[in-house]
Amino acid sequence: MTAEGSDFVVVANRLPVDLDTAPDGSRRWKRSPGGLVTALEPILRNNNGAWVGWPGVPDVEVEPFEDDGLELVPVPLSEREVADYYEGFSNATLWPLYHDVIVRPVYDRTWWEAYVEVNRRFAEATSTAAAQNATVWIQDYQLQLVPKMLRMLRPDLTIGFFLHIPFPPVELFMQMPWRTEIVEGLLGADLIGFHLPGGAQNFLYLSRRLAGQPTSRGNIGVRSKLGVVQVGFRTVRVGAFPISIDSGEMDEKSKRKSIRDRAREIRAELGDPKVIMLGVDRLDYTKGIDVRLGAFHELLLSEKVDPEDVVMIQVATPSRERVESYRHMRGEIESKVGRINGEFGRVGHPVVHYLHRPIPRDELIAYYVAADVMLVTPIRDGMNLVAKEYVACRSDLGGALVLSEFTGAAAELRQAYQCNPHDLDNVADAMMAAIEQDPEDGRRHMRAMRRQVLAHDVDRWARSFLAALDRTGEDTAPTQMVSNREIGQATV
Ligand SMILES: Nc1ncnc2c1ncn2[C@@H]1O[C@H](COP(=O)(O)OP(=O)(O)O)[C@@H](O)[C@H]1O
Ligand SMILES: O=P(O)(O)OC[C@H]1O[C@H](O[C@H]2O[C@H](CO)[C@@H](O)[C@H](O)[C@H]2O)[C@H](O)[C@@H](O)[C@@H]1O
Repeated sequence: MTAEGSDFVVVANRLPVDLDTAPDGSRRWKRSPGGLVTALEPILRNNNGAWVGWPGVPDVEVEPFEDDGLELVPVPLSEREVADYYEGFSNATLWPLYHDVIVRPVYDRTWWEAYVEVNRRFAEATSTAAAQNATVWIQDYQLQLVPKMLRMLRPDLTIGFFLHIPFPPVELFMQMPWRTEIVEGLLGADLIGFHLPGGAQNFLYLSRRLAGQPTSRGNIGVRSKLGVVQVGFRTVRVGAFPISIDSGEMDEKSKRKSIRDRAREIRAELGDPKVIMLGVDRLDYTKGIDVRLGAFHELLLSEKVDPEDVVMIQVATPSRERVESYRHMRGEIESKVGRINGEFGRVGHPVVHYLHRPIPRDELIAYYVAADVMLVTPIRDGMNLVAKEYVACRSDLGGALVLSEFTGAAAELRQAYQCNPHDLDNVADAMMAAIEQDPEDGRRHMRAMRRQVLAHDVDRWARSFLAALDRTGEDTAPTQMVSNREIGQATV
């Protein structure tokens, strides 16, 4: 960043580095390179870029610094703010509300006040970091008020916003006591991106209904046909940009001899079963880990699968562990694993292998290569990158993907064994179909899914969003607009 500021600024709840405390108490920055960093790093470097975010631990005041050519701007959060803004409003209010109210959202005024305060701090830090006429890209549900706050501070900026989780339908969103503030907060952006056209369409409707702004008619496309909200003289664009992974890199790594050898070793360690089923998730109630365990249990009870032939591995990263609903769910899942192993395991031969920790990237790729059936069964998920990672790792065209219809990925991976996670029989049937798939059919399905994932990688996602953002200044709103008055005041 120069003294005049950066020309391209990414704003996200977390920095791409976490402040890690070693056993001796010393602290160092640890890189957590997710897909987003990988995709944006070249753009950040080429554009004198900066990344604004929280360092991942409370009560840390650090000046902006450079890390491996990236300008990092830490936003401090106190212990109280982590509890109220991050664990509270972000993850016990917005997260369940936006994921179909799987657990009941908590609406707490103190949490909302912390959310407003922290969003203001992010807006101020971004305003300081951005050069005149810079482009700013704000990420996700933790920061929905930043677009409006930032526009008030810096009307010269071009502002994009991307929501990584689903945007709910009106019937659910109307629960939110601060619903108008959130819609108006987002409308501070020039372009608002969602994974799917459905989320974008929900947002258009709510902009009309809650902010009283006229919007375009007609359907929104994928990476095409943007919707429009007219906010006074400003035109806000709304679009669908499904995120992806660095598929080329995963494909390349999965072909390495060391990974292939490790995959064989994993199978041998499991006692050379006929079928390995795999689940890889953050330990989150949206992911439907209980659903796949329940379906597997039924298949074992009905003797459709033999515990001598089929094993399941569930790798679950600890997540948001201080939030009550997460604690509760962990207990339920672990007791279900214990029950299945108690009923069907033998000494030295459990049927479900459960790891409650993150695993290194190369090891994860070896698991994908080893797995005959990948289980992705969320009740609701914005995208689900795990499904795409599995497909990217199967250059051998082996394996089968069981995929919930309620993930964003289901819209692109049509050849998966899709299932309804609310219907246990349907999930069990999809698992059986995957276990028993004809190898030639399997190869055909995998080839088609790989074509999709390799052609649409995270770089294409970032470029398509930023190209659309770049064009926002060019044209005016279409004439075919619809206002709240025309649709009447619908009830929830
Ligand atoms: N136990 C684990 N060990 C290592 N990486 C994991 C683990 N669980 C999930 N991941 C990684 O985290 C990411 C999860 O992304 P996604 O499926 O979109 O869900 P979410 O972002 O909601 O957690 C993937 O890149 C996946 O490889
Ligand atoms: O930061 P955490 O609270 O530890 O949570 C991790 C991230 O989880 C969410 O991921 C979502 O984004 C993925 C990529 O777009 C998408 O595939 C997935 O369906 C979503 O659940 C969250 O949105 C991120 O902000 C969190 O950092």
